[in-house]
Amino acid sequence: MTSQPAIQLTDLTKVYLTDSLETHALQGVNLTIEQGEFVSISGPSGCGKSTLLSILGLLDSSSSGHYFIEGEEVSQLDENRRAEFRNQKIGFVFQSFNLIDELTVFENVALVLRYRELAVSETDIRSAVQDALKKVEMSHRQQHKPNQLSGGQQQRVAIARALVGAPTVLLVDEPTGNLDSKNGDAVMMLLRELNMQGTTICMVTHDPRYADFANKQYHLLDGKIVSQPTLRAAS
Ligand SMILES: Nc1ncnc2c1ncn2[C@@H]1O[C@H](COP(=O)(O)OP(=O)(O)OP(=O)(O)O)[C@@H](O)[C@H]1O
Repeated sequence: MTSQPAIQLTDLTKVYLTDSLETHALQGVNLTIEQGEFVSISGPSGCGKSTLLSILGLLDSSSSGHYFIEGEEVSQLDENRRAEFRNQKIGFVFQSFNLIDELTVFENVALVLRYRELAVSETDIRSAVQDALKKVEMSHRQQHKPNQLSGGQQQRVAIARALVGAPTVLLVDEPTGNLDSKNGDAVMMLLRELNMQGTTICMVTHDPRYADFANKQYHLLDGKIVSQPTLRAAS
């Protein structure tokens, strides 16, 4: 870990061009996420949340501005370096879990490490996967397939997969969208617990109730972060 912010965006813009139409999805976003923070970004449909998350996750590039991960500029990386950074620095948690049905829980979580540029030994993979599954209390389901688990359990495995590579930041996209409120709350409590253990989290949600779990809440409107973040009172 370095003393640099986990993530820093300066004057970031994204313009989509379709036929003759320009959509200014992000219009000069400035955002700093310090190591160890739990940040939420919320806003109405179409305000640019998914666009921002795709750029933060190095799945898409910005039109202008700068993006730094731990002080290193990543806006201009070529596709290979970008994939490498994505694998090492970013953990994704999606609304739809995105687990691979044919693989066991263990293999779903291990996959991130198997894709590492520098090979990770089988012993290290086993130990990292077991640690990650322990953190989300899913050690007892290692040999199950995703379709043998409840939605809440699948999301916990997805969180283990996001954690296993010790990323700089977890990017979390509407993590409770496919869960009932009981399982949704449990997933949010787990994220808060992981944050208290040191994991940096950036979560995008349209649900103000869940945004409240974050320590710092940003609001996005028409592609801009509006006003100062709301801080959660200590609980
Ligand atoms: N691939 C694309 N091509 C053209 N315009 C796009 C594209 N993706 C998004 N947009 C436009 O950019 C703007 C921001 O979209 P984005 O999906 O980031 O919003 P959002 O806040 O995630 O919305 P929602 O909550 O409904 O998912 C919208 O006006 C959208 O129509």
